[in-house]
Amino acid sequence: ILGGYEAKPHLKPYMASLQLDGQHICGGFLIAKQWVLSAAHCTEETDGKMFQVLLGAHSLTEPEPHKRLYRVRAQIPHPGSNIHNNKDDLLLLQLEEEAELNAHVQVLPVQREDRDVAPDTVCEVAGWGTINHSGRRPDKLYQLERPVLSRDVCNHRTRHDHTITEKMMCTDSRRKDTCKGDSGGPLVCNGVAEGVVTAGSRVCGNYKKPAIYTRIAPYAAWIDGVIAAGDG
Ligand SMILES: CC(C)CC(=O)Nc1cccc(-c2cccc(CN)c2)c1
Repeated sequence: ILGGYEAKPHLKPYMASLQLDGQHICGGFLIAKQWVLSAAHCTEETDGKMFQVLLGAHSLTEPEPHKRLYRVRAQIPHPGSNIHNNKDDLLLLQLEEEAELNAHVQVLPVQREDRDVAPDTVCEVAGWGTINHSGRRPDKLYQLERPVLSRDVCNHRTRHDHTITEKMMCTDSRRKDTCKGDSGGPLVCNGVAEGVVTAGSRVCGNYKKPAIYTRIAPYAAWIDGVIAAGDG
C-alpha cells in the first residue's frame, strides 16, 4: 500500500496473508469459515507449492491473540485465469479446517448484485504489500481509502487503453495506490467486498495506471459452486 497508513489493529478481521515458507506473498480475505478468496496471479511464482494462510493478524511477526496459520487443503484458480492478462484473476483457497471465528477472525460479505459501484464512491483497500518505491515491506497491516474511477476514464487510451472489462473496476492511483503484495486483498465499499486487487500493469502510484480490481459479483455463481462442491 503506497501513501496509506497503518490500519487500526484487528478492525479488518477478514484479512488474510498468503505465505510461503513464512514469507508474505499476497493478500486474501475470509469469505466463509473454510474459504479464502485471493488472486490467481499470486500462484505465478509459487513453483507448485501450497500457500499457508495467516488469519487474525495485524503484525506479520509478533505474537498476537487469535493469530493462527492455517494449512490449505485446495487452491482453485478461476479456470479463465492466465498469466498473459488480468482476466478472471481469482483464487479460492480451502483451509484444511474451518477457521475459528472470534473478535480477530471474521467473514467479509461479498457483493452478489452485479451492478457497478458508482464512480467517486470512496472504498478502502488494505494489505501487507510494499509501502514505498524502494519496495519496503511492512510488518503491520496498512490501509488506504480510494475513490472508484469510472470504467470509461480507466479505459482511456492513455490509461489502461480498453483492457478493463465489465468484470473489472478501477480506483485512482495518483500517489496513493496498491502495490506488490497487496494482490488478492479486498476492495471494501460500504462494508461489502466489491473487488479483489489484481496486479494490472504492475506499476504503483502512477496516475496513468489506475489500480485494477476483479469485480466479485460477476463470479458469485462460480464461488458458490466451488464452495458447494468442496464442502461435499
Ligand atoms: C507473484 C506475484 C506476487 C507477482 C506480482 O504480483 N508482482 C508485482 C510486482 C509489482 C507490482 C505489483 C502490483 C500488485 C498489486 C497492484 C499493483 C498496481 N497498483 C501492482 C505486483
